[in-house]
Amino acid sequence: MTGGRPFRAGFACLVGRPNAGKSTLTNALVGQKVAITSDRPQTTRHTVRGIVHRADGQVVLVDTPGLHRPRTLLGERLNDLVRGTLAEVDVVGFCLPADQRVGPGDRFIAEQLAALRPPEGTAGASAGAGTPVVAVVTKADLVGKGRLAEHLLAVQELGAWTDIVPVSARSGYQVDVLVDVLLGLLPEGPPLYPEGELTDEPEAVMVAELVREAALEGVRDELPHSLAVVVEEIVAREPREGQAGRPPVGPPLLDVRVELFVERDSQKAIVIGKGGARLRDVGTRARREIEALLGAKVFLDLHVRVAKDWQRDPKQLGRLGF
Ligand SMILES: Nc1nc2c(ncn2[C@@H]2O[C@H](COP(=O)(O)OP(=O)(O)OP(=O)(O)O)[C@@H](O)[C@H]2O)c(=O)[nH]1
Repeated sequence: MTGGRPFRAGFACLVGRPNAGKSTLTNALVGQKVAITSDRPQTTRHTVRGIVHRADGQVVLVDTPGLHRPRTLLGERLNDLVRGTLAEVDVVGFCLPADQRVGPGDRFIAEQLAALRPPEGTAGASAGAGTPVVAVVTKADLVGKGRLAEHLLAVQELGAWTDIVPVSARSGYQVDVLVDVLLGLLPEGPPLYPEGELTDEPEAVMVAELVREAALEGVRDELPHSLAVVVEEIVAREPREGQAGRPPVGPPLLDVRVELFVERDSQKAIVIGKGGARLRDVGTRARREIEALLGAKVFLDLHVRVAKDWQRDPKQLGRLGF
């Protein structure tokens, strides 16, 4: 109990169409880079959890890939993943960017979310059962007050939300308010994770996301969804011997071996670049981020392979971790 308020803890999930600002908001809520942001849709392939620790509660955030209409097998799997996640969480935050009008993509998600509620007139419905959904109007910093008010009205008409909260992950506007609202909808109970833990995502997945982000930089139009990244291994190198029997010197060094899978030879050429220049560049940028993440010096070994039509092949999807 803090100030008479019971401690609350539970799972929250942010959904929204691609580019709605879910990953950026997750980072703002958690206060550290855990999910990967990009200017392009559908970069969040994995469910990444961030944990918000507060004196009066704990929100375990599950950041899902954008809900979208299935087009390829990969799309279907993502949607299954999303629906499975939604059914398991205590509260859903539905992100709708303020700088874009409510569109068909938002309506599609609103329908999916409505399906989480028990049908009208049933005992469950009257008892308020079902997963509460908070409409989160993201990127509020990008629009003026008038436009924001208009957008809030449009969002209100879109569905039966437990609450509507405008936020800006960029400026920090109302991020705390959103935490308050989410916390209020969680069950009373002890913390689910020890304090200080920000994410339980295996390091390898985060490393893969960093490499994927670096590899897509500047070539997203050519390789939108045709790039999968697998971390083959992360191993510590033997520390260098200290001189004359003194303890080993220098920071720890990790060998990180990563495979990038594309679908066609032409895409492989794009990733590698002329004389391997682009891949070296990708490696340098990714390595810096990985070193920051793992707190160690990293030797990053990148390999590019062609796995034909991996998006449509269940066996390949399994191998690539989907
Ligand atoms: N100005 C502004 N830009 C934002 C804000 N939040 C996110 N963005 C930008 O919007 C773009 C998309 O943000 P993401 O967080 O990657 O969106 P997402 O919903 O996770 O996207 P997917 O991974 O495709 O599902 C990025 O370029 C962000 O920098 C915000 O509060 N203000």
